[in-house]
Amino acid sequence: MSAAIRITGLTKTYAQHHALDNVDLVVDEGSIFGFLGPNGAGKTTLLRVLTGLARPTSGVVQILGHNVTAVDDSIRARIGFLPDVPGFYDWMTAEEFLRFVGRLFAIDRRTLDERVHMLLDLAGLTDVKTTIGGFSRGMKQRLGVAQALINAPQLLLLDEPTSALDPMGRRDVLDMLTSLRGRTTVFFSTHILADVERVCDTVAILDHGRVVAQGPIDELTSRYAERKVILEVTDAAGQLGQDIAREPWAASVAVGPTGVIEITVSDMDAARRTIPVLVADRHTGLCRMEAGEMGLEDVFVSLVGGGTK
Ligand SMILES: Nc1ncnc2c1ncn2[C@@H]1O[C@H](COP(=O)(O)OP(=O)(O)OP(=O)(O)O)[C@@H](O)[C@H]1O
Repeated sequence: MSAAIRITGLTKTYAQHHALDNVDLVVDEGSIFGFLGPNGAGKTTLLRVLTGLARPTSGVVQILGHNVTAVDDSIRARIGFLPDVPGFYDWMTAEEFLRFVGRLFAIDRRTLDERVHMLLDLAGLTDVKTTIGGFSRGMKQRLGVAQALINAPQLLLLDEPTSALDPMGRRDVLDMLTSLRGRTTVFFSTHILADVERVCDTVAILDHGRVVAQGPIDELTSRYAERKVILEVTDAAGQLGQDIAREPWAASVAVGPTGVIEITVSDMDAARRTIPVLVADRHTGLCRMEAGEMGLEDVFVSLVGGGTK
């Protein structure tokens, strides 16, 4: 399978600060790829580099087989982009706006008629005749995705397309992205884990400008399966949970109502050696200590932290 995006050793530095630090990334053609990271991880910076709005400090970035620093209009015409805060002309209708964007791409009249019709349908805006100024956030975001598709791009880049939306709005935008599977490569940044789990086949996790993990979601969850411990004790689960949370290898600790403790760990070896000692120090009985099943959230928390301690 060929790569729609291939990034090797990408670093982007602002003053002394590495917004991106030696990033390697491969996005296969036809995939829906989620680029996941907490605030400030470098997601927008990467999308700015991919779209040519920022230049790499060092490294090689290829889009559709071409180096981004040498991308010309013929390559740009094969890429669609939705920025984190898209701009619209509030006095236009959705149809007028799509026609306006289409004319910027010099799309011929007949093709444009067909595309506008199809994209209004995809965005659920066919029967909406009001101007964009009166649109809800969700409607605007669906229109934003539609405008990014007006040139029938091979590669669609989106910066946090769902972050400002309510659950219904998120679902509608994610459904739009899902409908592109296999036809268009979709690469989007987000900090919402559930969105990635719902639509993506592949994910990269970014933290402080570095890619800390990437791969198919099921591969990641099994690769990091050794990162979760389920612990059951006879009593004092709350205090034991607090003791464990103070350990440097404990990424997150959750004590359930039945006293079962779920721990996401960054170092399983250290956890295995220390947990029995902490249990003994509390003079409590150990009923169960076993590896737990990992979801994407557990992988994310064990790699990035996440403030859940
Ligand atoms: N133009 C700039 N000048 C200086 N520093 C910048 C600039 N753009 C980004 N940064 C810094 O680079 C880091 C990464 O920022 P970026 O906006 O790419 O993160 P992000 O993952 O998109 O975050 P968020 O989810 O909050 O949008 C941050 O520490 C940010 O302050």
